[in-house]
Amino acid sequence: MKIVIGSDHAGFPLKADIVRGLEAAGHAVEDVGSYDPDPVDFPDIAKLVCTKVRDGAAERGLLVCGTGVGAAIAANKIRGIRAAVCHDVHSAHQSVEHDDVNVMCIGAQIVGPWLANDLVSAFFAAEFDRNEDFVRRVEKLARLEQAD
Ligand SMILES: O=C(CO)[C@H](O)[C@H](O)[C@H](O)COP(=O)(O)O
Repeated sequence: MKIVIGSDHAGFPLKADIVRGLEAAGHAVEDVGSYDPDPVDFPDIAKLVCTKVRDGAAERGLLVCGTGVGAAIAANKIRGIRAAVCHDVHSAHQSVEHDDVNVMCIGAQIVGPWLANDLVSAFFAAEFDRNEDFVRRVEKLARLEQAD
């Protein structure tokens, strides 16, 4: 799968482990930064990752910040993005199967590299289940973007 990944300074050390695991599994990974541990604001990185997913340059995205929370807030403000913080393996695959999540966010201050790689494997192996209930709910999510 074509994957885009980004992190802020807090997620930077874990990102290297994740990229190694994804590439070893045969994925094509584009890293949009950050490229060093200097402080960077997570909304800027979230925008880079999510616009690539939204525009079809990548199939799914992965964001790593300290907790995953700020990255998910930022990502969900971008049209077409359904982002979720996933720190357990069940949520990592069910978020795709039921909710068609296209950007997973994880917190480098919350999970270690072994769990992170399990989360990532579960997320990228999962496929959306086109069950009519799930399709209808995802369509309603898209309509929420038009509201207000
Ligand atoms: O977790 C985060 C946002 O939800 C960020 O990655 C930061 O870790 C957090 O905002 C703390 O910022 P700091 O500049 O690393 O102290």
